[in-house]
Amino acid sequence: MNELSLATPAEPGQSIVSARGLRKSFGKKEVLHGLDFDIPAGRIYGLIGHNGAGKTTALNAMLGLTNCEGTIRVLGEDPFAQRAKLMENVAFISDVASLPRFLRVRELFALLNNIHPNFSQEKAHSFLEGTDIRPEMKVKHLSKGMMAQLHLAVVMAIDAKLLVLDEPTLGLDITYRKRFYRRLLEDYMTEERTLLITTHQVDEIEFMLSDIMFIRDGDLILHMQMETVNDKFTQLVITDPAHLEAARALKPVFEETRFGQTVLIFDGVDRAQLDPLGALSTPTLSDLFVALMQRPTANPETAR
Ligand SMILES: Nc1ncnc2c1ncn2[C@@H]1O[C@H](COP(=O)(O)OP(=O)(O)OP(=O)(O)O)[C@@H](O)[C@H]1O
Repeated sequence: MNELSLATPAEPGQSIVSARGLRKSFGKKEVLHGLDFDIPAGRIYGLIGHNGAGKTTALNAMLGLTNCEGTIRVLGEDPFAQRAKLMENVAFISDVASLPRFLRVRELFALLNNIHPNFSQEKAHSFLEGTDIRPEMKVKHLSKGMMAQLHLAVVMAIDAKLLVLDEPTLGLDITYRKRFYRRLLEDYMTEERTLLITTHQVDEIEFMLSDIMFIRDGDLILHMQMETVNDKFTQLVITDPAHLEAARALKPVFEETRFGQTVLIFDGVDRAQLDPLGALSTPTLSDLFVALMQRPTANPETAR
């Protein structure tokens, strides 16, 4: 595989999240191997990786839920030491987070209004408009999809600078998932806010991302603005086998046969060189993910 550049450097002082040499071990097993990155304000980041790659651990480090080696700063603060203070400006949804089930929706909003300085009860109620959730309903009587909508209404009612979403749509049907992300984009995102999302349904969030980070086995292997991804990577589909050797000579980072056609992905190769060889396109994030994330030893049949 070609060496992949780590892009998106931020101006000092502008980063919402900044990590240097971020390491985490559980017992003898190191699961984050020294990550360096900056996340500027006003961007929507997708944190993408296989199961067990270290995404949740990295998010937990940002949220001050786990102590790590190296340095991590969120809004200029050490999240582990300043967690309570930071949570005024950081909101998150995770697949394991739960809302108090015994409360009515109205009671939940009133409670949050009392305990969170940046929560707006009025906003939360307004975000329920257009849903089937009524303020008198008990949380425990909501369906999974309604629970996700309630969760979203709660976090969108928090005036936060950083919103972290760890698999926020797990278990939801496609309609709810699409509505969830559309709502987030239309009703929440502003230039001052930063969004960080992990999901395995990469294709569903691709349209809204400004930047991606790929984590593989505890290493950050790609950190790039989507615009750069589109400029840098090209997918070539070859239908005429006579062009295969010429294409391989340009050193693709990935090759696969699909329905009798050869699909290759190139990193930083001029499109003019590739154009005569077949049909060109920009790879989708999921194609790029498959191309860059495979571990050669785990996929000997595709290792080159
Ligand atoms: N509390 C813990 N104790 C021991 N090992 C842990 C703990 N939390 C995570 N790990 C290990 O750290 C590694 C990274 O886990 P993490 O949850 O960060 O991955 P992930 O990328 O979020 O995966 P997934 O997509 O499956 O949620 C895994 O090998 C996991 O088993």
